[in-house]
Amino acid sequence: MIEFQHVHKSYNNGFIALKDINLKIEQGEYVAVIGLSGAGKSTLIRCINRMHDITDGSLQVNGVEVSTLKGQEIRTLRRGIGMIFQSFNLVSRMSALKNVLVSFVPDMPFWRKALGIFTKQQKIEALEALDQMKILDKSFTRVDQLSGGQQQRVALARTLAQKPQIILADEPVASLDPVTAQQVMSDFQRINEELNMTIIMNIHHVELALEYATRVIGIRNGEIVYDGPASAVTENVLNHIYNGKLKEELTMV
Ligand SMILES: Nc1ncnc2c1ncn2[C@@H]1O[C@H](COP(=O)(O)OP(=O)(O)OP(=O)(O)O)[C@@H](O)[C@H]1O
Repeated sequence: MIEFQHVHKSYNNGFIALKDINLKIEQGEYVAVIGLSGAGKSTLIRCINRMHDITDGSLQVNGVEVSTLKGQEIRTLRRGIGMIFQSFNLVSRMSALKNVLVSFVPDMPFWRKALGIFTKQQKIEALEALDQMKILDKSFTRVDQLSGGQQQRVALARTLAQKPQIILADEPVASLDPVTAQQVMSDFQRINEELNMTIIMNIHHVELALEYATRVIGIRNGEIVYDGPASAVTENVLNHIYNGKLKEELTMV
């Protein structure tokens, strides 16, 4: 479970990005975080894996207080939390398989790291992750020769190979065409349902958020202004979250 209690976050320049955030997210939820650009969505999800530090309050992941972790403890936290980005963050000149194998590097002894030697078991697990993402046939293709949707699947396979309990996704479909975006959203849904992985996703495409996520968190000016089932989100709720500017927001995506 992820639990925020009275979490505040100010940046070094004094800007207050999160104000009194209180949240409980159970294992296996599929949560979409929506709101205007600059509302605080990225800040919220990046506090969970300590990419950002909170300024006040308590943030726990499976009972562990995240804000007080140090060094190796932060790396251990991050092993259990996969992160997916809009830009895929793959090594473009390497094959899909090698990109997935990269997820094992942090746990390898120095000499294996230095020589780039992966064990048979690691190779099997990497291929299984590619198979799970239905992209096994592209294992030996360089990722810069894959489509955006295929690259995002490789990124998801790399995250799955890490066997996390939680996946944070920061605008994972923002650079994809509408059809591919639907496919990637349903990939997340499959992972969520089949593996009971918690998915927390920032997303500008409101229709996709409502179609695929089960829970929606609406943020406005650093505050949670809606938290409930996707099925209960009405036009009034959206107007409240987007401060009446939903149409402007939609023309930007
Ligand atoms: N390093 C930083 N220093 C100061 N202010 C920051 C920093 N990073 C973000 N902010 C500010 O904090 C606010 C929230 O930013 P955040 O990136 O969380 O918003 P967002 O809702 O994810 O926006 P977008 O949808 O455009 O990605 C914004 O006003 C932003 O300008």
